[in-house]
Amino acid sequence: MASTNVAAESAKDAGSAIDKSGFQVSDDVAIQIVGMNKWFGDFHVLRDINLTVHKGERIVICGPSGSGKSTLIRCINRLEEHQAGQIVVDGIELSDDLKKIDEIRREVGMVFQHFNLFPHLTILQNCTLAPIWVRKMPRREAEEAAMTYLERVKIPEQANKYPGQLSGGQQQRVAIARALCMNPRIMLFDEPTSALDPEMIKEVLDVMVDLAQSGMTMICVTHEMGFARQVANRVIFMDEGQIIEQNEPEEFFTNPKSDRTKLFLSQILH
Ligand SMILES: Nc1ncnc2c1ncn2[C@@H]1O[C@H](COP(=O)(O)OP(=O)(O)OP(=O)(O)O)[C@@H](O)[C@H]1O
Repeated sequence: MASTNVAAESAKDAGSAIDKSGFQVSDDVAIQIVGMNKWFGDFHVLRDINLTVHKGERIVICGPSGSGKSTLIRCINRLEEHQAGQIVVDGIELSDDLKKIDEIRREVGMVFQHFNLFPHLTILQNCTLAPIWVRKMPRREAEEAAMTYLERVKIPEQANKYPGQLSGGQQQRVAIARALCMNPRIMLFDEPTSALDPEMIKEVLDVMVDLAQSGMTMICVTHEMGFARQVANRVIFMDEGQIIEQNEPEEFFTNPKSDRTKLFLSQILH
């Protein structure tokens, strides 16, 4: 990985912290990405990504299919590896260091399009698995915490059922509760509603709105532009592996600057 210290050179914030790598980030920054590039073989999937996410920000990423949205957020918790530039999450620079990757995964919760629940475990067991085995939390404590989060996503009565007995919307709410059980500082959502029947989308979005209102730092890849208008403080448009445009929602939707953004919005907004 390239080790140019662009951010350290450019960081001007008083009160900023320098992590072990010498990468300098302000205390109120949750994620800092500087000059990040990624390739799949010869395919240059992410091109010179620069992005600063402040604590408590709620960011929606949109863009055409294949533009690199999922790959970008998967790089943030190291499900994908970047090859150039720097990513700092909660003061930890992502590198090949497995200990750091573990740390990041504890700080960053992720919710996927296809729930990814373990079918042979109950809902409660799905929620307590990582807290018990990764966080080494006592079982009783993990179960109490899990029940609190299942209540928060309005599904405590399903705790002893198996995923296959739940609707898609219910399973996705469990997936959100499961991620929250690790007490993450940042939540990533990768098209959490796109595999759901229309009548189930709202119940999942309601949970995400509630989470946003609680002050959680969130990055959501979604085509739910109503959600973006309601809770995002910034909307990012990506195309062909680049961040083309970003702005606060009102300005983004009413006054897009780039022709590519205009075309995309004209296709998805009726
Ligand atoms: N593991 C992989 N190996 C090779 N190419 C990949 C891999 N994962 C993704 N890609 C390619 O990288 C590009 C970006 O994919 P990505 O899933 O990040 O896009 P996206 O914007 O999230 O798309 P969608 O909205 O359809 O989910 C696509 O062309 C995809 O085919």
